[in-house]
Amino acid sequence: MSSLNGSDQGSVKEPSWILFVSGPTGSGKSSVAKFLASKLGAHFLEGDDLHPKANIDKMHRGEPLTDADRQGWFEAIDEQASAYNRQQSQHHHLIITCSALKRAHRDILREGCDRAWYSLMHFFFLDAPESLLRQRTEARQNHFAKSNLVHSQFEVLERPRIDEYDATIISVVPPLDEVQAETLKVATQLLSNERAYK
Ligand SMILES: Nc1ncnc2c1ncn2[C@@H]1O[C@H](COP(=O)(O)OP(=O)(O)O)[C@@H](O)[C@H]1O
Ligand SMILES: O=C(O)[C@H](O)[C@@H](O)[C@H](O)[C@H](O)COP(=O)(O)O
Repeated sequence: MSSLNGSDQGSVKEPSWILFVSGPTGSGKSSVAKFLASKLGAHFLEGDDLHPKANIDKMHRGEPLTDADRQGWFEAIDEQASAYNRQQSQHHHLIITCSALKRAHRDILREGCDRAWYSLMHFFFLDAPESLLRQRTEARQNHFAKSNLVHSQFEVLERPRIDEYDATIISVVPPLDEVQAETLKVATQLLSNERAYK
């Protein structure tokens, strides 16, 4: 991604970055992303809030989404991310939750962030065995996504591979506070490296 960053009018803006917290349902995306946003002074966007109602209804029934279902969701995320970087707000760093289960999903998000001129984008992919996420989603209260979605998500899951330089896999087997601390450590390192190149 380019290190240049400009508004539509061509004026120079401070570099802005975007972090995606990704992974299957129940992997801890919301818990980790909110923590990162509070520690890093970034804006938090809950990707689940951008689903069309039909998707929410479908997941509530325990039916997996297809890529066609996800298309409108990715477009809404892309639109929000682009709009956010056009704003001249003081804090224009963004942290978004989005499952981004497949390489093709991450590529769609990458293209959007490139077009929006984010100076840095990164994926944190939260990973754990299917059985553990099944337990955690069974224990979770008041969430539209039911635990029977976990298996279907693991069936299509494509973990980031070695050539996806902008992705870090984080094991979420340890307790939440350890996962949050580990993710913050990696994010802080990443952002300080970026500043060093400016
Ligand atoms: N590392 C962890 N250890 C134990 N429980 C966790 C951990 N991460 C998340 N949880 C719990 O698992 C459930 C799912 O977390 P959540 O953040 O809602 O996941 P997601 O946003 O990926 O669906 C919540 O009840 C949360 O408190
Ligand atoms: O098929 C998908 O890409 C996922 O189902 C994705 O839509 C997300 O996982 C849901 O929004 C469930 O919400 P949580 O991941 O927050 O449980």
